[in-house]
Order: sequence, then C-alpha cells, then structure tokens
Amino acid sequence: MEQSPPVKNFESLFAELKDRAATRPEGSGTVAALDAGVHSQGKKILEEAGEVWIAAEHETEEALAEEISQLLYWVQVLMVGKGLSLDDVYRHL
Ligand SMILES: N=c1c2ncn([C@@H]3O[C@H](COP(=O)(O)OP(=O)(O)OP(=O)(O)O)[C@@H](O)[C@H]3O)c2ncn1[C@@H]1O[C@H](COP(=O)(O)O)[C@@H](O)[C@H]1O
Repeated sequence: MEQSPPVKNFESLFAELKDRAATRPEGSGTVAALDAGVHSQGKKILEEAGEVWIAAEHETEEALAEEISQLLYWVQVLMVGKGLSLDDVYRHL
C-alpha cells in the first residue's frame, strides 16, 4: 500500500511552533515547554537524543523514526525559545 505524504514537515512544524509562541493557545504543550525555559528544553533534547540512540540499536525503524521526530520537535522548541530562525541554522549546513 502506498503511504500518503506527511501532513507536516520540518518547516511547517517550525511555523506551527512559532505561531504557538505568538498566540499562546490554552493547553499547548509547546507554550508550557517554552515557559519551562532553556534548561528544561536542553534536558529534554538530551533525553530524546538518548532515546534515538537506544531505538537505533534495539528497536524497529518505525520506533526510531518516532524518536527522531520527537528530537526534532524539541530542537525546534529550543530554537523558537532562543529566537533562532531556520535560516540561522541552514546557513551552517
Ligand atoms: N511534534 C510534536 C511533539 N513531539 C514530541 N512532543 C512532546 O515531547 C514529549 C515526548 O516525550 P516522551 O518521549 O518522554 O513521551 P511521554 O512519556 O509521552 O512524555 P513525557 O512523560 O516526557 O512528558 C511529549 O511530551 C510530547 O508532547 C511533541 N509535542 C507536540 N508536537 C507537535 O507540535 C505541535 C504543537 O503542539 P502543541 O503545542 O501541544 O499544540 C503539534 O503539531 C504537535 O503535534
């Protein structure tokens, strides 16, 4: 069966998180994560990176893909919190 294209990608998620930061909707986990600050965000990035490593060594490709998506999310939260744009990062690629 053919897989449908993802409804989100790196750019669209980043735009969504920036919108959350600007509009601060009730119940947003991203707003809570931003309010928790860079120390908490950094810990989450390390935790998710560890889960990526473990999944790569011991789990399925699907589990690994999910862990990587969470790591990307937390990196984006940190970026939004620090006021970095995607281009700020892309120009180092
Ligand atoms: N892509 C994500 C995403 N990936 C990871 N996470 C959060 O990252 C954490 C993952 O942690 P774990 O792996 O430890 O899983 P867990 O055990 O369920 O969670 P914790 O006990 O650690 O809180 C969870 O708290 C998730 O809510 C995400 N939270 C939100 N998004 C997307 O971000 C957008 C904005 O979300 P809201 O701000 O919540 O509206 C939406 O498109 C969401 O789908």
